[in-house]
Amino acid sequence: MTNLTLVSRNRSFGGWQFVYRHYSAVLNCEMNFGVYLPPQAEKQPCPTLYWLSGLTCTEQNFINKAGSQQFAAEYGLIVVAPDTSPRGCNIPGEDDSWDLGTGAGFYLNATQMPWAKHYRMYDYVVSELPEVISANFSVVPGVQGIFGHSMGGYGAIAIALKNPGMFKSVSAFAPIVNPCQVPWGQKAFQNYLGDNQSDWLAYDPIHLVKSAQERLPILIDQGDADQFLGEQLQPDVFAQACAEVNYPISLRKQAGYDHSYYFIASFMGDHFAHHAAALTKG
Ligand SMILES: N[C@@H](CCC(=O)N[C@@H](CSC=O)C(=O)NCC(=O)O)C(=O)O
Repeated sequence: MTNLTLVSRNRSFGGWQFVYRHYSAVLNCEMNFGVYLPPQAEKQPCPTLYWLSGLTCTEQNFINKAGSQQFAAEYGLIVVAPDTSPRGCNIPGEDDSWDLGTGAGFYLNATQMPWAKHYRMYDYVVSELPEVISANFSVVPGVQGIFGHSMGGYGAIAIALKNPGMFKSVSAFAPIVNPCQVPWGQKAFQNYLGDNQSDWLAYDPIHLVKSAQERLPILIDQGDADQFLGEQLQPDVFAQACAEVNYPISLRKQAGYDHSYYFIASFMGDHFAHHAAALTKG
């Protein structure tokens, strides 16, 4: 185990839920991540599924609330859940609001001061973390999926669209799929990327899907009682953009569900089935 410090480990569904800490050279700080190893990992390499959490989360929200371990054990998937931002970097204003700075890294590479030295969650998720995982755990090389919630659902979709061939499956719960037009996205992009809105398009799923290089089917679950649906999420706008370019998307509206992990846990099994169909076939 190179360069990883064990924070916690708990037996779960015949496997182990671990939390590790490591120094991230990309983010210039210490980072935690959760990694669940299913029982199958004791005998053979397993595919990997990356989870990206939403605003205000650490690695703990997902591993404690989503109920993922039972499905990871059923399908034999390693599940990796990073933190959502650098922490404790002494950046002015990093803790001033819950939707910018700490807990709100937005899975992009910031170009603006004072964020640019640390806020590079895109490179962390796309490059550094997968290298750490493959160096320390027995993964099937190149067989990985990605999913997430809200800010993390946006991150999963944007990262999959920007990296054709890297993932075999993608899905999201209540993703922020129209970030250039909604307050959460505009605040993050303006602060991290600057005032030039053409620079924002590099992370905009609506823009990215129009030039997508592959047709990886996207599963999205969205609660119709989600308090953020109209103002911050706008999945119908993304579905329309997908329809215009014949991009395969399954947008499921779930009656009565809100934005919480009660919603996420309710459909976690469906998302694992979606990913396992692509990651464990053959
Ligand atoms: N503090 C906010 C609500 C913050 C919130 O709902 N965060 C979501 C993600 S929102 C989009 O990225 C979340 O996952 N929270 C963690 C949890 O365990 O529920 C407010 O007061 O409105």
